[in-house]
Amino acid sequence: MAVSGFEGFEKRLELHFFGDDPAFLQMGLRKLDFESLQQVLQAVQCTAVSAVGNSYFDAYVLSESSLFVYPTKIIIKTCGTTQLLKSIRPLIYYAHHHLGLTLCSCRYTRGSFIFPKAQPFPHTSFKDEATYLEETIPTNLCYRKASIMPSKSSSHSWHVFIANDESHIPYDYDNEIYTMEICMTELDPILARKFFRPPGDGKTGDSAGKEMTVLTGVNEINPEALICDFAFDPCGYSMNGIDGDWYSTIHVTPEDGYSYASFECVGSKNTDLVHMLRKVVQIFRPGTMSVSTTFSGYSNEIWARVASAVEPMGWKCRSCTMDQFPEAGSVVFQTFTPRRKST
Ligand SMILES: C[S@+](CC[C@H](N)C(=O)[O-])C[C@H]1O[C@@H](n2cnc3c(N)ncnc32)[C@H](O)[C@@H]1O
Repeated sequence: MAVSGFEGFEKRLELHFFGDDPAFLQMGLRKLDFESLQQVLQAVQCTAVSAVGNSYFDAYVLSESSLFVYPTKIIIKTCGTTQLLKSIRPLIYYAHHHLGLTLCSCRYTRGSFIFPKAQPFPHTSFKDEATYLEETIPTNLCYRKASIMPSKSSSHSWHVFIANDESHIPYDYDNEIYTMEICMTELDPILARKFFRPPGDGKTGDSAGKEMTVLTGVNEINPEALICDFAFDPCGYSMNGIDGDWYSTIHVTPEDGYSYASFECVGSKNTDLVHMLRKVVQIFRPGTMSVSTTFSGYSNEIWARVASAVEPMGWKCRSCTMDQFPEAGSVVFQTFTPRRKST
């Protein structure tokens, strides 16, 4: 393990807003001007490098991960030493003063940092993060819970903070929509090499990214998705896939010693979870993988679907934890390693 390197594990923030003016709600947060978004990203300490949109939402690749802007929902995911939680105050301010929108839900999640001592405040510990969140979000978000979901390995746990108001449940109970966040470490070194650029390739980040998407098979995960991709120099890769109102996103830190990749998507009971999970596992062949699923309702069937997708490929589920959050549904946290590897 390197003494210090790039922190691949992302912090993820999802904020939901509501408003009364239907004219504003149609485009909602998508009407925020780019200058305001840049101010938010400046507070976090990252920049936008690429963007794509459709009639449902806008997706940005950031220097450190991704940003998705829907009319009443914003998702920011950032890695490295970014200060993600510092985006909350400016976002609440711009949404309220420019668009008349009010925050009604906040969800913050992350894995366990590889280099926790390199993180700046408020990411210095989960206790600091939870305190910062408690002090930053408005009081109408009265249902609050912070939880650290453990695994068998002390180096992998899932940190969750969810807060909601009383009257705007942000999840679609009828359609059983879930968000799946997969974190992979110890990538197969041969596969990780594909996320390095040849020195002096003379390509732009966009064109090198396009090539990586095809070369690695990322484009086969969801062939329907419109992909916005970017290859960093000398290495590293990010992509956002957009398919109707659903996104998927991949970020890769391929450096030996602290290699990391993440895959995140939204799905429903009709999603081909088996194809998707198997493809992801084939592209990275990680030494350890965690799968965190957030869903409405309290059915715990999703963990069984995840396990049955990857177990036939030689993976063993080493731990499975479930937690429930008031007015917000449940989170399942599973960890897997190849069957041949002991914990
Ligand atoms: C931004 S990407 C993907 C981020 C993603 N969250 C992850 O860690 O997997 C990170 C990778 O790009 C590399 N990289 C190269 N130039 C970079 C830059 N200007 N900003 C951020 N990462 C850069 C890092 O060394 C790392 O391998």
